[in-house]
Amino acid sequence: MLRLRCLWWTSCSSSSLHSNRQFLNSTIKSSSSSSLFRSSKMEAVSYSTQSSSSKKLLFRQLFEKESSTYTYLLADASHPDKPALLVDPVDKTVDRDLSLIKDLGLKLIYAINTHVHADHVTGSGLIKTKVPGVKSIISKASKASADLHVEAGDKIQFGDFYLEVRATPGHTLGCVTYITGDDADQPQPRMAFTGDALLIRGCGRTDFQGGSSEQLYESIFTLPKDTFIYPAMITKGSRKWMLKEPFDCQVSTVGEEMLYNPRLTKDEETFKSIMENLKLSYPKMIDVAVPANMVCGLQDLESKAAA
Ligand SMILES: N[C@@H](CCC(=O)N[C@@H](CSS)C(=O)NCC(=O)O)C(=O)O
Repeated sequence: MLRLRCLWWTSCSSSSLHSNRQFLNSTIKSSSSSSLFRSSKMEAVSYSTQSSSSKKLLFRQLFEKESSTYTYLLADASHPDKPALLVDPVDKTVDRDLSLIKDLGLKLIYAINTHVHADHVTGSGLIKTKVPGVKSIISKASKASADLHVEAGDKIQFGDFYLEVRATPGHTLGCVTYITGDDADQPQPRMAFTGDALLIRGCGRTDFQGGSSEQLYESIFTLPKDTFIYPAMITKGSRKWMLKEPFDCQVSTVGEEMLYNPRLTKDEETFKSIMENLKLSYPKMIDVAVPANMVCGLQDLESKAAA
């Protein structure tokens, strides 16, 4: 079951979702059948899509200040079980995330990681101790342990929606991007959870954990252009137009990044040279985070759960 190319939690229905949303330069325009709302209390920005057939994707962008990490909550809110997943949860904000999930009446089924993060500890281990039955997910290529390992082409089903796995290595070994499905009954435009591979006006560094500038450049350019990107972290490049962090929804498209990202508008050789000369400091948490994330946050859990 675990090695199925499609991870089925619940059966699919043939109902279709027709989003009436219009997307222009990463702006979400509300229409009568969709809504955009913000909750500063939860440090989240959210929207949902709803069609005449009442299929509804629930979405939240949640922020963790210390590591500047974004966690994403997705759920099939129109499914009777309201199955939900978290992409890149952080250990420090697990209680907030679970409280939101409880308030919304969702059933968390997956805690998904885009890669072995170096700047924070994943929340997937802690979530597993608090919500029995939740499965942690990471790529097989990351060589980290988890309940489920995914590879390019795999599909992660939650209700009538799914995420497709794309290999986007280069920031670290085994980085993947999770993209919503491209079938007619899936949200349009597609949404990509890029981890640290493709950031808004930036990209992940490539100087440790099996990083490769060449691989990163090539893998980013495989992503479909009209897809929204939701990165795992905020960068200097995208901070500059936030009104008041962290409450502005941070989103771009692959195509917009091809046009305006100061690293990706360059040819591959120039890109490699930029990446070699970033002169970034060693991440403060790396010596704690990487070993913990190699076991998907399943270290030291008794003390954390009791805290
Ligand atoms: N200050 C942070 C580390 C910042 C950093 O290096 N971020 C990484 C992703 S987490 S390893 C990165 O790829 N940055 C890209 C960039 O261009 O900044 C800390 O000490 O935690």
